[in-house]
Amino acid sequence: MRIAIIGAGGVGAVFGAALQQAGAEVAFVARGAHLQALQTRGLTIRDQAGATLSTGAVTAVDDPAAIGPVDLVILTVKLWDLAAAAAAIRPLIGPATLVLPLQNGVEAADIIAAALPGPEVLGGVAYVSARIEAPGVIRQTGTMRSLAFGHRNGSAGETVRALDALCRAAGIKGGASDRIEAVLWEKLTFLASVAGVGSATRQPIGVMRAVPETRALLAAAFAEIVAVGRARGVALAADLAERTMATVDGLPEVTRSSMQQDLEAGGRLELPWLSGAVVRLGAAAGVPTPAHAALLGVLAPYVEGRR
Ligand SMILES: NC(=O)C1=CN([C@@H]2O[C@H](COP(=O)(O)OP(=O)(O)OC[C@H]3O[C@@H](n4cnc5c(N)ncnc54)[C@H](OP(=O)(O)O)[C@@H]3O)[C@@H](O)[C@H]2O)C=CC1
Ligand SMILES: CC(C)(CO)C(=O)C(=O)O
Repeated sequence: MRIAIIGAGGVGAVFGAALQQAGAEVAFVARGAHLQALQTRGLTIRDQAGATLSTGAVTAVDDPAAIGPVDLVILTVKLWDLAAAAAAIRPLIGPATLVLPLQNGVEAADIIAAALPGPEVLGGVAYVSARIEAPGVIRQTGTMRSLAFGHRNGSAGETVRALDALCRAAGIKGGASDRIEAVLWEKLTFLASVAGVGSATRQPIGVMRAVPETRALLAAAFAEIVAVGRARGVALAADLAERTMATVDGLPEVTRSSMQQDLEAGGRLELPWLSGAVVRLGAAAGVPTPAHAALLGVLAPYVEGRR
């Protein structure tokens, strides 16, 4: 399978390198010093178990036209770069090319479809904790590597099945899903809440879940997202908020979301597509979202980076 990965950061590099090792023909679209490092030295991925993967030279370009049509385009830029990146992938699109976004939130597919009408956009969810440590070097926290992807109407297709097989060969957990819309909302329930409460308190998950008042805020934040999703017709389990708290209780106490790490590093925040989306989509569905509105208000001053 020919795959183009747009944005070789934490998510794009970890999954792109794994898919390449499993036999896919992978080309990365990158920029700046990171692109130069990929072209000269390839990717080095260090995980917390002490394992280091060095890919050697990889195909990496700054212009998608240098790659030509592929079977699958995986978009792994941050949400603020997504519309521009999507508009630039036209040269990668052939008659059967599928596009797979792996951004957090539930709006990536719609952002891409608006920027690039035409190709079918799948739903996709990534579970990994990874960031660029230096040009060409990725640091993964923990060892979790899991993907969920599928046609948004729940159907199965040849490219999705082939990607599922590649994931299994690559040791990536998860795989094809016939309920990807619900999986996206399940992750939003966890992520927007943990990212919002963690960023507002500047505390890791171990503290958030142990302090009763903060735990209550987390529980309220989960419940709001479940209510918004269900009001929009997404098939979410009635006990999803409780199950999400059980997930939180099972995670290492030092866990922090990528948004909280971005905040602590003085970087931009994906807040508009996390708590921001919960408030926006809640208002459209007539569902009150006071917890996320408060998190949005507290964090909005930092959305463009350091203050
Ligand atoms: N990191 C994580 O652990 C997880 C992240 N996610 C989600 O995945 C998405 C990606 O996050 P993450 O991997 O952390 O992001 P990163 O910032 O690590 O990587 C994005 C990369 O894409 C590059 N980029 C942006 N636009 C373009 C473009 N037009 N052409 C080429 N390269 C481009 C960026 O370059 P530059 O630095 O120059 O901007 C950067 O190198 C986010 O939506 C995030 O929420 C989901 C699960 C886990
Ligand atoms: C929670 C985690 C690490 C799971 O993939 C994530 O998506 C994020 O922090 O953005």
